[in-house]
Order: sequence, then structure tokens, then C-alpha cells
Amino acid sequence: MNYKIALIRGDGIGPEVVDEAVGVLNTVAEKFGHQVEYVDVLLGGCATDAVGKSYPDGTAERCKTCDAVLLGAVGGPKWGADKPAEQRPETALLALRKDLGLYANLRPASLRPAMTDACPLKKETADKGIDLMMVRELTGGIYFGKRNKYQTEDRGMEATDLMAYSEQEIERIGRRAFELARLRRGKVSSVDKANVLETSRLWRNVMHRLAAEYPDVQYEDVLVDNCAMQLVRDPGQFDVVVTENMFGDILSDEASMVTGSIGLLPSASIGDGAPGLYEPIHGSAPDIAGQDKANPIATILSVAMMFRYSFQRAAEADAIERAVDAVLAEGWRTPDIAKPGEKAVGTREMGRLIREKVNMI
Ligand SMILES: NC(=O)c1ccc[n+]([C@@H]2O[C@H](COP(=O)([O-])OP(=O)(O)OC[C@H]3O[C@@H](n4cnc5c(N)ncnc54)[C@H](O)[C@@H]3O)[C@@H](O)[C@H]2O)c1
Ligand SMILES: CC(C)[C@H](C(=O)O)[C@@H](O)C(=O)O
Ligand SMILES: [Mg+2]
Repeated sequence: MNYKIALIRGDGIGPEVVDEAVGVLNTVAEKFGHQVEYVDVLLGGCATDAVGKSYPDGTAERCKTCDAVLLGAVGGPKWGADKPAEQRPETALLALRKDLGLYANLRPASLRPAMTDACPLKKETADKGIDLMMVRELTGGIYFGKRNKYQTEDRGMEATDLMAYSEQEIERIGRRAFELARLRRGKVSSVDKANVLETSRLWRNVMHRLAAEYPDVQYEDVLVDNCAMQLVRDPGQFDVVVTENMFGDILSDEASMVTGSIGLLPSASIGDGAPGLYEPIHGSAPDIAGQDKANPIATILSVAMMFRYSFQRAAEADAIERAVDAVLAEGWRTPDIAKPGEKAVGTREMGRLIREKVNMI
């Protein structure tokens, strides 16, 4: 097959982890006889520096000419909250997701077989295994609601962010979750704050309607604060966790740490048409950028998700996942997953080891 892939390297560790993921992608493509063409797309702080805005004109259109998008990470203190919105990298990422219609963000959090010792939870909890799929609504809610900031008469400045959801937005993400549960262990946990928020009460009503349509899927409501606690108490209880945008953003970072490191967890953002966007769940990690310390596995596993969800190529995805597991099983660790005093390898060496394994499997 021929694949055309948009590459958004981004900022901080973004280019470092994307380089290793592209190396693995090329190795897999060669092994399975695919041709890959790359289109570089500028987005984020690097775009602000180059052209004055983080989301240059025509970015989404360029991505739409491709079969999938691979993104490293964007952001950094240089383009912080004090900058105008059009210069901030995060504005660009949200706009791209919206313009590509990527409403479903799949964030699998699984404790890889060789990583049980990196799980910070009790041994019996780690031994039970962790394999959950967080399904985060990605183009609605408070990250996209109207914002406002104004002077009050007696309380200084005031700011507001609107959280809004329509039934249609909730239903389409809910269906994704139920369909995924059918392919997994058949359980959906819907996370909301229905004891306080009107958006959550609407969310819960729609989810209950869907649950009646999927009687073969076990369904439960979980309040978000309880979910945050359950994720560290007993993450093995979860299969598919579906939730709104902000809760999913926060809970997926939390879920990553119970599997060892945020440097391990990939994601797929998909809509109803091509292209899907694949990116690690972590950010640009300015504290370790340019030091060959970043773990490239989250981005490499995002390539596996690209093969699985955009190209329907399970064999290629399996090859990448097996190569990652084999390298971890041999004890190779980047600094984020190394035990204190244990020798770690750098970003580039981890990428090389995984490419080598892809060729051997
Ligand atoms: N999708 C994205 O592009 C994305 C996601 C999250 C945050 N961000 C942005 O990234 C910037 C930094 O955010 P932050 O520091 O809060 O979160 P972060 O995820 O960048 O980093 C949090 C911590 O995790 C570590 N870490 C992250 N990825 C790692 C990896 N691959 N290997 C080893 N360690 C890793 C970092 O060193 C840091 O200590 C901000 O501008 C934020 O908006 C972007
Ligand atoms: C950078 C930010 C806009 C982004 C988000 O909140 O979606 C990030 O935290 C993520 O998890 O991908
Ligand atoms: Mg996040």
C-alpha cells in the first residue's frame, strides 16, 4: 500500500520522539512492503516563531490531503499563557482537532507485561493487570466553550469559560465507547459529575439511552472524583471509560502513571472520516527537551494505533507492539522508567532497539 502521512514534529521533545517513531514506521513499512510519503506540517510554538501564528493558514487542508497525521507535542514556556491566543501552541492543537472533526480520542492505558515492576500500586493490584481504554470526547465541552474576561464593579476582573454539550455530541462519543466495549471485555464506565453539573446530567441521560441499546455491554456511572480515586485503588476494574473532554484530559494523565510513565501512552484521535491524528498523550516536556532523555515509546505506539485504526492493518500494529514489549522485557529503560541507580538508554537508542526488534520479529 501507499500511505501519505502528515508529520507535525512540534516543540520541545516533539521532534525527538517523532524522529524515532518515523524510524519505526519506515522499518515496518519496509518489512510489510508499503510505500510511505511524508508531508511536513508546521504547527505550534515553532510555527509562531516561523510565521507569527501557531496555526498557519491551510494547516487542516494540508493534513486532509494525507491518510493520517502523526504529531509529537506542542507548547512550552516561550509561548505561555501571557501570549495572544493565535500565538499559543495549545490553541493550534485544539483548532486542528476541531477542523479535522476528531471528536473521539482513544487513550489506552495498559500495564505492559514487562512493566509490572514500574507500576507504583500494590503488587497484588499490578499482578491483576491494567488494560483500560479511555474514550475522551475531544471537540466539545469547556475547552471549546465561549470564554470571557471582564472588569466587575466590586470584585476586580472576572473570567468565565462555558462548558456546553449537545445530545448529538454525547451520543456519537457514547456509541464509540459501546462499540469498543463489544470488541474488548464488554464494560463501559461513564464518568461525569452529574451530582453538580447540568452538562453531566445530559451526558448521563444520553448514556443511559445508549446502554439500553447495548444490553450485552455492562454499564455503570462513575462520578469523576470517585473515578480519580478508583484509578489508583483498583484500575483493573475498568475496561472502557468514556468521559467528556476535560475530565478525560486529566484522568488519562493519571491513568498513565499507574502503568509506569506518561512516556509510554499513545493516543488516536478519530472522527467519521479520514485522516486520524496519532500522538502521545504527553506534552512537549520542556524540562528534558534536547537532552536525548525522552521516552519515544508513546509516539512509537501511536504509530501502531495508526496502523490499527486508520489503515486497518493489525499485523503491522502487532509487530510494533511486540517489538516494544520485547525491548522492555530485555530490561532496556529510558530514564523515566528506570529504577533508581539503574542504567538507562536515551531516546535515540530506545528507537534503534525497537527498530532492530521489528526486523527480528
Ligand atoms: N498533545 C500535546 O501537544 C500536549 C499535551 C500535553 C501538554 N502539552 C503542552 O506541553 C507543555 C509542557 O506541559 P507539561 O510539562 O505540563 O506536561 P508534559 O507532559 O510535557 O510533561 C510532564 C512531565 O512528564 C515528563 N514527560 C513527558 N513526556 C515524557 C516522555 N516522553 N519521556 C519522559 N518523560 C516525559 C516531563 O519531563 C515532565 O516532567 C505545555 O505547554 C503543555 O500545554 C502539549
Ligand atoms: C495541550 C492541551 C491542549 C492538550 C489537551 O488538553 O487536549 C493536552 O493536554 C493533551 O492531553 O493532548
Ligand atoms: Mg493532556
